[in-house]
Amino acid sequence: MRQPAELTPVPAITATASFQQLQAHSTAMREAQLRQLFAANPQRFAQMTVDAAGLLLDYSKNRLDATTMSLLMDLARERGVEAQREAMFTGEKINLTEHRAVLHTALRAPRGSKLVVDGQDIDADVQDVLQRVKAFTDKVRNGSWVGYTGKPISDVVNIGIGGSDLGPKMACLALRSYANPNLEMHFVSNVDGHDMEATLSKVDPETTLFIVASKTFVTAETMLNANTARAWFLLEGEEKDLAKHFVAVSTNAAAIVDFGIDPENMFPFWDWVGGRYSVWSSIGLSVALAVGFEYFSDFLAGAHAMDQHFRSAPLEQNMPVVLAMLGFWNRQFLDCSSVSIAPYHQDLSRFPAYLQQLDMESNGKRVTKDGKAVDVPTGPVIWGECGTNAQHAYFQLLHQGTDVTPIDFIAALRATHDLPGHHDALLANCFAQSEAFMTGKTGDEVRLDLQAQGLPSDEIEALVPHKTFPGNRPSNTIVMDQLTPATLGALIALYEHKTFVQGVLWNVNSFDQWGVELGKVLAKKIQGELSGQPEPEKHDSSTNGLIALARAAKSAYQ
Ligand SMILES: O=P(O)(O)OC[C@H]1O[C@](O)(CO)[C@@H](O)[C@@H]1O
Repeated sequence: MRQPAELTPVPAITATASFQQLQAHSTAMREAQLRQLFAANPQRFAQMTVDAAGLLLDYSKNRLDATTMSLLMDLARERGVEAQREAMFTGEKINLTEHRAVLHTALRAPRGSKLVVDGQDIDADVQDVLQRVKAFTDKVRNGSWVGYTGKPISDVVNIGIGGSDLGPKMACLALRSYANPNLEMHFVSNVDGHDMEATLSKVDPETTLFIVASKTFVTAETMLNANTARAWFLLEGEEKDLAKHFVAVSTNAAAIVDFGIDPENMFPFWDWVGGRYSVWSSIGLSVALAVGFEYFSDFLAGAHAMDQHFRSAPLEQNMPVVLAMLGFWNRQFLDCSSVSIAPYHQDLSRFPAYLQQLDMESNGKRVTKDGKAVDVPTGPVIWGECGTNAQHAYFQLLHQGTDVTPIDFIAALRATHDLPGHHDALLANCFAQSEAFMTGKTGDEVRLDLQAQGLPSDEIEALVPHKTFPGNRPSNTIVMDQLTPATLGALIALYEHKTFVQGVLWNVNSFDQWGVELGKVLAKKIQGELSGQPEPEKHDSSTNGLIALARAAKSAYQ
């Protein structure tokens, strides 16, 4: 196989001097108790917080000390984080298996940023598409873009999946306080017809705009959903009316025309934008429609502020680098195989799902860029749910289960609603949880509580093990003043760059996703077998059995 020309050998991470020093240091730190670390150093909060782009990261409740941080920064330097970061920002083709540059940062750079890649004036192209997005969103929002019967648009349905759904859907929900209440946003992603059916039952073809969002414009789910929406529309409207109701966002202009969408209604982007990094491109059209172009620009500006910080701040004060190195420490040396995301903000309820794709599709890899097995564990499982709901669901396991799961708490200091009492209650819970995970509750403390309640000593001793909390469980807290378009942009960019830095440490390609391909190929084959023709091929006995069940169910009701 042809090796990409850009590939320079990178030593295994375990062979680096700073990794070995960290390993030695970790033996002592495994025994460290957060309670004692806080007691020994009253400056811990002041020393272990970083600020950037309207966000503050408090990482003091992690099982580490100043030496750990200094060794982690040595490792970041030894792995070439600074050089790789520059390679990304300047458009080098760091996505080696697809021979592509990785330039989502250029999508949020201000007008006039000079960057030419392969003869393409990136800034000119980005600004040109942004102007088209602005013109279109202005028309839809001010009612001058009308449907085929002359009525303004009341509903927008984004049809896309993965990066063409998760980012826009998460951002529309996160920014709902900034949105136009007369324009309802819907998202259909699943090939499961229940998803499309539920949405179509709520909208009217006369006033609905469909955005077919797909980088490749060949994704099976999106194409089936788009065709279904088109057929549904044509039950009322005519072919000539499609142009008023269907627009497309893609890098594949030819496929859009084949689908029958007017090229005038096409919003392009480029192969150097990865799907899971695409909310900043015209894939964010639904976000711009929901909140308007000015707020969309603020969203881009917030991300750009984080980009500038990431590109220029010394590693020790660099928020994405710090977050990445903490994650690496927990994964590598404290054996944490998952990270839980706990936004204490209901409007960020889709943020954990968004991060799942960003992080796990990027760093869920087991070979290095040069195809060798990685010699350490890579990307952890990312999961989570909003607080305080999560507290009443799975926090039990996080407090007292046998695995240690680091948590990222995310909170806004001020709400965007004015209901009395709620926000203090929310923040109190957020801060209380991180305190509880850190301090835990010792057997002696439990005993004292129970004695104060007057329980007999045999009952106390029976209860102590159940009511003891081990504590010493690491967490980060990320706070912002308010959830705004700008702080949301910064928050997403923070996690994008964190993911990038970890990919550099592990020397994996964070920008391809070959692991999703096998299932797609097999599904295509089985889909043919389910519909009756041809006869099922020989699979394993489980798959054969399941196919036979589905075929039998289908023929029983035909
Ligand atoms: O935007 P597209 O090309 O339809 O792809 C959707 C998603 O599918 C994936 O390729 C995975 O199958 C993601 O990386 C991507 O975000």
